Amino acid sequence: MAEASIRSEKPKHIVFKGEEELSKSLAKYTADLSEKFVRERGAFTVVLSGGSLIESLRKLLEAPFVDSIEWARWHVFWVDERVVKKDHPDSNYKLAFDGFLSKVPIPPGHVYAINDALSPEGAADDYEACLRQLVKTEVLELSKDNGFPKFDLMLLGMGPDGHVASLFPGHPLVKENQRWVTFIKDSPKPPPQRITFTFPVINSSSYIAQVVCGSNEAAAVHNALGTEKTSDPLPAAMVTLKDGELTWFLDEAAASLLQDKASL
Ligand SMILES: O=C(O)[C@H](O)[C@@H](O)[C@H](O)[C@H](O)COP(=O)(O)O
Repeated sequence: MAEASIRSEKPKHIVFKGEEELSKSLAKYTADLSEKFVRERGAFTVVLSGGSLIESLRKLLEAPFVDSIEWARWHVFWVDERVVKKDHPDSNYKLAFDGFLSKVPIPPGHVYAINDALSPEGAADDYEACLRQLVKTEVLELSKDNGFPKFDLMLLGMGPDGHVASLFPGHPLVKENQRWVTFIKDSPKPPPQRITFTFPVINSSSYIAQVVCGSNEAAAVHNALGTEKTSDPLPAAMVTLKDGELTWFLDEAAASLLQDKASL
């Protein structure tokens, strides 16, 4: 098992007056990265979360982005998914489909949803096999550093307890360092059964936007953006890119306990 990696300096964070300003900036950030990766390698691999993130992507559905983005080049994944049917109200796929994916022309074959007929173990294996196949077809790149898949952009949320994906504080899964995709059956946030990317995959990304709004998350933001060394960091503090760029997108409420909280 890997030691928890602890960053030595504060990651970049941007504070917005409100969620509206944040969502406009997040749309431009995502559209610019889409343009860059499509130009450089003809594809853009984007990883979504559940929760409030999907609502914060709504500006991508508006001009100028909706018409300028090359949606046909997008490949969409989930950093974590609840093990429920795809039409269940708890499904992260359903959340993203209803609020975002159904409104843009991404080819259905480029949207990599969980196999909802399988157990958590089976669904995690199946998702990992899907990723390995996409490496073979060169949709997905591997990190030259560690051989884990390297996604172009991960759009992450964070819970009030500092969890990211379905990697929860104090849970052994935060130390998983072999698997690409694993499962959890005792998630403290319901529903209990989920699959999730592991930290080596998250931390191999080219870009991560860590998107957090609201005062419920302020204490965890303060904790995660601190540089104090601790033997038991919050999962959000374990998101750290050696060969990539991590940016926290915060609204004023989420940033309220930070000293450096000048907003845009
Ligand atoms: O399945 C899930 O629960 C989500 O994928 C989860 O990982 C989410 O990103 C965080 O819990 C933050 O959720 P909020 O943005 O709603 O706080």
